[in-house]
Amino acid sequence: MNKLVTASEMKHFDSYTINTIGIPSLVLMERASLAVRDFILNSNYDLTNVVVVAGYGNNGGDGLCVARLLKIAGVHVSVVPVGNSDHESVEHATQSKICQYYQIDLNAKLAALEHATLVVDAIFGIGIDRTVLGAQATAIDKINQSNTPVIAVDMPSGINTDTGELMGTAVKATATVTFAFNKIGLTIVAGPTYAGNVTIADDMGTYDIA
Ligand SMILES: NC(=O)C1=CN([C@@H]2O[C@H](COP(=O)(O)OP(=O)(O)OC[C@H]3O[C@@H](n4cnc5c(N)ncnc54)[C@H](O)[C@@H]3O)[C@@H](O)[C@H]2O)[C@@H](O)CC1
Ligand SMILES: [K+]
Repeated sequence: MNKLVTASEMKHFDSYTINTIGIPSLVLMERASLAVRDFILNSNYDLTNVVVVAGYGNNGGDGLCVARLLKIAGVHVSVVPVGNSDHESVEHATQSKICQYYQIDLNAKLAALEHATLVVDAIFGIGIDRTVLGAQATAIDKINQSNTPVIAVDMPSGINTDTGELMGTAVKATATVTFAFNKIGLTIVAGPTYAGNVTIADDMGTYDIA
């Protein structure tokens, strides 16, 4: 059976890949995002109006990268930013700059969800470590009320990567594209219901983690 990992095991694996093997972080992000793009393009979703809801960490960086890849593929896409930009990751800042070149709207409002035909959830991935409150909780609730298919990037935002429990509230996804290894939290407690169909991109599940 393929290995299931915790958040800390996944972080260790990412850091080993980046710092010891030498694959740059942005290359991992591009590969992850290409997998999400391919999943979206190869499914039967209505792509008339895709709305990416993105945090300011690397899960949000994935979201911006997916937005750019979809725009290049001819899809109308906008990004609703959620959270505190003071906490922007380095990779997110890079993706943001690239998106500006492609004239992607990075400041859409939550109201954009009312007209979305597909939502990409990139608020939190494996970095979630506390109860979701405030703007992020509002965004998650609006996504769930939108009655629109939702693709979660890596984890449905709000699901604990290790326990599958809700961290207050969580995105109820139609499908989740997770990276390299399946996560324990996608397989137990609320995880399976909130993740929908899980795809493991760049599946490393039969390898031993160094
Ligand atoms: N180079 C890498 O490290 C890669 C990361 N990837 C993506 O990056 C994600 C992990 O990124 P991050 O570690 O930046 O974490 P996240 O983007 O999951 O979360 C961002 C930050 O939010 C904060 N936070 C946690 N819980 C919160 C809460 N309840 N309310 C408010 N803020 C909260 C934490 O400080 C956390 O670091 C993965 O799930 C994956 O999507 C992928 O792009 C593959 C490569
Ligand atoms: K997510």
